Amino acid sequence: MRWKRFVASVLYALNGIRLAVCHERNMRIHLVATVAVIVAAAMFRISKMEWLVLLLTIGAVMSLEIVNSAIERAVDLVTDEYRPLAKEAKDLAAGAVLVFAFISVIIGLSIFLPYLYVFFKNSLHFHK
Ligand SMILES: Nc1ncnc2c1ncn2[C@@H]1O[C@H](COP(=O)(O)OP(=O)(O)OP(=O)(O)O)[C@@H](O)[C@H]1O
Repeated sequence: MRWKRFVASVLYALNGIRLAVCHERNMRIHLVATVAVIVAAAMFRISKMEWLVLLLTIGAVMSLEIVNSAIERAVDLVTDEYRPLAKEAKDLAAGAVLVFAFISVIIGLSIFLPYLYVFFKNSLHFHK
């Protein structure tokens, strides 16, 4: 049945997320950073548009990390010997994650720096 195949494919995808969280150190780092960013966003009451940009960024970083892990496994499946093409495939995939991680830092700073500025300015006024 069609819906059974759909449910099975969702379960396989969830297993992929579980694998990434359980076996990939970088994925766990992303998760911790995500929790910190969501707590900060809720504290500062960022705007709806900022939430959307933030969620898009978080989703993109995590998705890229999962694809990177998939490429690493596919390469390891093909060879466990040193191969220049294997190195290129893994380095390219890691490069894709790094590009977006760098962009996400810029996005995070652009969203949070103005709030941090106001927060510290107000707390300085409060202590005067
Ligand atoms: N079969 C291979 N042939 C050539 N170079 C490889 C091969 N496997 C890995 N490498 C090189 O070693 C690096 C580290 O590979 P590894 O498989 O440990 O993944 P990783 O980048 O450390 O990922 P993670 O930290 O998420 O496990 C790769 O980025 C690549 O440059």
